[in-house]
Amino acid sequence: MFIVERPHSASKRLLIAASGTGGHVFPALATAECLSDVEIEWLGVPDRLERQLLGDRYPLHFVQVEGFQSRPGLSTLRVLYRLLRATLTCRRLLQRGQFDGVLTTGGYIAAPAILAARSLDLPVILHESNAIPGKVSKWFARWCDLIAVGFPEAGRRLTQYPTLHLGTPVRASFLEPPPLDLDIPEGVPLIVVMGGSQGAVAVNQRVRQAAPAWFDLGAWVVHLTGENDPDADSLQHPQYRSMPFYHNVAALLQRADLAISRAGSGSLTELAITQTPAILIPFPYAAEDHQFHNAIGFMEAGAARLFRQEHLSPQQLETEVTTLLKDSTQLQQMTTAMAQLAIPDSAKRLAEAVRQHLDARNKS
Ligand SMILES: CC(=O)N[C@H]1[C@@H](OP(=O)(O)OP(=O)(O)OC[C@H]2O[C@@H](n3ccc(=O)[nH]c3=O)[C@H](O)[C@@H]2O)O[C@H](CO)[C@@H](O)[C@@H]1O
Repeated sequence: MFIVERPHSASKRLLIAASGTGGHVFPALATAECLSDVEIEWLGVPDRLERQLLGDRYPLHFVQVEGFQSRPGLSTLRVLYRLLRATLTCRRLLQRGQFDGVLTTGGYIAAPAILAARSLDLPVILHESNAIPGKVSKWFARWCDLIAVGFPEAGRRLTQYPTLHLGTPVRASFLEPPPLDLDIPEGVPLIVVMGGSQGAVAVNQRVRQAAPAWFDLGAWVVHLTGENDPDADSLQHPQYRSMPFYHNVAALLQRADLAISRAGSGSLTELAITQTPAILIPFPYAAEDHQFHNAIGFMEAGAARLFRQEHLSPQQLETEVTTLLKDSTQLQQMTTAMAQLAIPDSAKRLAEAVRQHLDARNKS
């Protein structure tokens, strides 16, 4: 077998397995940004978001994996077969590339990466960003050297494993946001609508119905609609900007007075870092209702209002936002509460933990 020749003093090599959504890829990317002394390559799944989000920053390898359906059947056999094949591919990749360890942010891609690394006795660090750990995290945690958790609740659900509450890494731009390249006048109240990395059609519909009342109060709305909303262009107003995806969310949230958002772990973490009060509408079909559980801590801290999508009419959303826009004391209290939930150096801390495990391997 061909193996990369490597001088003894060369830098460490890390394989990052992170795929599928912004919520999985961005924290890994943020951690990678803090590991400039480590050679990084990426493991993903064909046709998922990582191709677009990574650009050509890291060599990207692919394996075919998919999730288990809740009912066992023929598809379970196919999933197991693909998992086995992906594990073997990943094992070969780790061996040929002489990697020193693996970092994964969970999801389907984590399974072959963890199994392959374990079979070669390489250290594996898993980052679990949700309050309720995903299936793969729960099943494969036993083979990880460290499980870094974004929310303390996840740590309480994985007590039998070595967990560390480090928060969820955010991209460096969130710590020093670049200027906002959108024509929003200074001083006007700004509402940002964000449905996770893929948008949220049900939230979009409610927002479009409710927004005219907010415009009447002088507010502007920036609406990140996602790619899948057929009516994304149906609302036109001088105080309204909509786009499927925006790369400078850091500057946008920094400028926003209020966000209306799903409750993915990435968005919540960024709302805390940018101290943006929020109305949270968790994705109702998230596995084990994890978005609702992610959001509970934010509601209890007084940083956000939390609504079940099925109980939130456009009229109610309109009233909630209008009331908040008129109550600057309340918004200020929510801003302060958001700030207290932030862990701004999470990426650095996770990078340091990764580095320690890579170093420990070479010493042992
Ligand atoms: C629908 C679903 O199951 N989503 C899950 C998915 O995250 P999903 O990607 O849906 O949502 P997250 O809130 O975790 O992350 C969204 C990320 O996309 C970025 N963004 C969004 C819109 C945009 O225009 N530009 C942009 O950069 C946000 O800044 C954020 O960094 O994985 C997360 C981590 O396991 C989970 O918590 C979410 O529940």
